Amino acid sequence: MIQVSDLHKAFGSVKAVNGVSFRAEDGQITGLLGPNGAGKTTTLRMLYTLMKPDTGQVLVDQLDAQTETVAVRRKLGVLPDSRGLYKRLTARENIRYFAELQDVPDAEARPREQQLIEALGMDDIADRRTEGFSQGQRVKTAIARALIHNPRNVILDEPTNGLDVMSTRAMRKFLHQLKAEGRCVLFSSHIMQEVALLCDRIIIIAKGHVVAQGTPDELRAQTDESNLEDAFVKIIGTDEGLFG
Ligand SMILES: Nc1ncnc2c1ncn2[C@@H]1O[C@H](COP(=O)(O)OP(=O)(O)OP(=O)(O)O)[C@@H](O)[C@H]1O
Repeated sequence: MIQVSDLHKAFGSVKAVNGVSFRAEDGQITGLLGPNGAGKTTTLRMLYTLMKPDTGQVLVDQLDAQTETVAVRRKLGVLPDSRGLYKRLTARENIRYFAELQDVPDAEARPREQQLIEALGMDDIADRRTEGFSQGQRVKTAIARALIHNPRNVILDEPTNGLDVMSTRAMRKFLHQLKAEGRCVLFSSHIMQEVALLCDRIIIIAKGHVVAQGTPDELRAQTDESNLEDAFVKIIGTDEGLFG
């Protein structure tokens, strides 16, 4: 479970994240939805300990990300916004390298590696060097690598960005599988339909603030709109940047 309390982060005069609080529960998919520049990536970077908040607290399975950083990293699988693969290594070697970094014994890592390769439909690319991989192939490799240590909590920054329809569908199915395994899945998107389709809970963020949060039904009720798309537009006050 991930709990975020009153996070703040400024870059000079830009208040990227300005008092963000929410919870992402185990066995649920939580979506962080907001237009470009809303503060999603900055929020996620603070959650996965890449960036220190100016103020506020992040707890991952009750561990404080600022004081128990290494333990928190072990509990997280992260797809960062820059996918950052080692291009001279094959997809499988990228995955194995992360298994080593996470101290996963070979006897555990090998079957898990195979499971992930199958679940993500990567058989045909597993033994190719990642240099020249398409967007979708890079995302799949980066996700497999992020999950090799079997983390309870999974954070994905715009996981379907740049994916075609088939790959997007496969990604949705994969996220549902992670949820069914009882994991806490938190992902960001600026695509309203994406979040509406996938999420149990939605956190809507705009200009560094959480402007609404709840289940799709709760958001509809809060805005008195029967259609989720209309509810989103009402909450954010504009539809700019919200549709894929
Ligand atoms: N390292 C940085 N230095 C300066 N400004 C930054 C930095 N990182 C983010 N910002 C600014 O903070 C704000 C929030 O950016 P962030 O990347 O978190 O938004 P986002 O919701 O992820 O947007 P997108 O959907 O476009 O990726 C933006 O105004 C951005 O320009």
